Amino acid sequence: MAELMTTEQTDHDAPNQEALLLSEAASLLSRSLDPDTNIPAVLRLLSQLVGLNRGRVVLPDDSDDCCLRIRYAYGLRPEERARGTYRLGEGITGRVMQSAGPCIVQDVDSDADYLFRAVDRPTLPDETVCFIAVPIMLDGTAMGVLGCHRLRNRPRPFEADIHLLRILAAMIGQTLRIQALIRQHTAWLEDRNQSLRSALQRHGGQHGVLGESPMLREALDEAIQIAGSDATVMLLGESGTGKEKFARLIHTHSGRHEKPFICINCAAIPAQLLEAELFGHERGAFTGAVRGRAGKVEMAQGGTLFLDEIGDLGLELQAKLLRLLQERTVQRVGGDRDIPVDIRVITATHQDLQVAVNEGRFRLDLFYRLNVIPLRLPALRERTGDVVLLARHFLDRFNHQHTRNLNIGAGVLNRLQSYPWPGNIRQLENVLERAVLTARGHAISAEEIEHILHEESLIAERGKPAPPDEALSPAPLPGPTASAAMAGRPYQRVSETDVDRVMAALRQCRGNKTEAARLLGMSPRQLYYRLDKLGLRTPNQGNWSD
Ligand SMILES: Nc1ncnc2c1ncn2[C@@H]1O[C@H](COP(=O)(O)OP(=O)(O)OP(=O)(O)O)[C@@H](O)[C@H]1O
Repeated sequence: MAELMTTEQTDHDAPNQEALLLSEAASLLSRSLDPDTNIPAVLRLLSQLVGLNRGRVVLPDDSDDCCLRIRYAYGLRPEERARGTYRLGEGITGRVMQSAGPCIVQDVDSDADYLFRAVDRPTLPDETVCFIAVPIMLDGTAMGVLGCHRLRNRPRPFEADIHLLRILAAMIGQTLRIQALIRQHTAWLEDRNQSLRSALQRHGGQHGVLGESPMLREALDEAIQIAGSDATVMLLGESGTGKEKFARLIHTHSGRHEKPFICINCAAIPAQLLEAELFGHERGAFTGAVRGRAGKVEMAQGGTLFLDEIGDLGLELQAKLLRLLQERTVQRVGGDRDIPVDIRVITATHQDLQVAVNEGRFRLDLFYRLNVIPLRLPALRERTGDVVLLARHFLDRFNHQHTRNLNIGAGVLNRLQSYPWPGNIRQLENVLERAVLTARGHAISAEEIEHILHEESLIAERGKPAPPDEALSPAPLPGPTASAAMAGRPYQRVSETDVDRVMAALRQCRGNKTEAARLLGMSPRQLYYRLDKLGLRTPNQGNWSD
């Protein structure tokens, strides 16, 4: 900072000092937004550069607008600051605040309105002392007062002081305004944070499982209750009802929560690869096995193994899984070592495994072992009220993710509630994401939702098997019918030789993986997994739309 002039110096270069004061004050106020630091620093400059001493900024009390208090000061002792309180209209400060006009007291000793409230007379110099006060204006009204003392015998005209103080008051006013806006906004954010946090807690969001419907709450309570035991759980429910989410919830509420949660989708991996994926392999077990590798079972050591779509596990692997559950050991493919494992198993299926058992596709002994605690998750259409809650949640998420700020237009929530949601929460999630990405106005309109839902039903239609008289037309891709999906059997296993079909589906859906997955009778997660396993998801294909 430039060299400071003391009050003893002559005032012949006063304009320079004023210019210096204003530029230093502007730089101080723009450097920091903290008024506790920068306003006293400006008041210090005021004293040191132009001899306007004991500057103070007086503002209304936080709890009482009619009571003014010295909030920032320079050259006042703490007890003097504490004494500086004024009612509106009281003394010079109170009058300036009330009238919103400046005031000059030529001699504090002879003006009856000057109260000596903050500073006692003996503290001031023996010479004639003046007091000058200007309002701090905001939007045409006084929001505070800037006041200071000066010696009357200084050669500077009072108008020059008033002019200078008015400029500084405006600058201080802006700082206080910004500070108030920040405080207001921070309080608003804290408030919103708090209400979101408690809404999340109310809606079970602390587990990431949203929903208030009685059926969901029941399933949630049951899941938390059984989480503590080590019992094997079988999650039953249509695709997209949140089975994996529940499996994670059970894991995080169990004593194993600090250990791994390993998830494998038995339908997404070709049978030939699944064994090694699950149980690992030894070096040289098959072509390409250049080194030994632990399978998912070993990776879950100490934690939880989640076997999704367990109904799609072939009979051979069922036998191996049964052995794992009975003996708590695993043998890698191509090995003969028994590796002890300590895992909890959770399975999930959308199939009726009883039927699979009756048809000889699933071992009864394994079924009993896995079905120790069955937990059924409700379909979205059974969860009254949850569609709205989830739709708002997904809207928030995708607005944030895609940097948009869309609302929900009239009629949209009603339409979403009346839709049957064969693909459950995952489908609702996809529909909301598409709506956020494609909406043209400030709100997602009912027409836009209708259009997306119409496309959804076309996808289900396209997936229907061709009727006999269309046998010669191009074969449709395997996939769910709307009613089949509704009945909870939307996915089919895809064999290793289906690379062409996967590619054809992706082409047909113009790279939209969500649509392609549905066409193929899989969940998007299964398709991703499968593309990875088949080496079809390369980085330059990563921009296929979802
Ligand atoms: N209660 C919920 N609250 C919020 N999001 C949820 C809830 N349940 C599921 N989801 C979301 O829905 C999608 C599908 O959930 P999840 O994968 O757990 O279902 P799933 O039943 O395992 O499906 P699939 O049978 O196809 O494997 C996920 O994106 C998940 O985050």
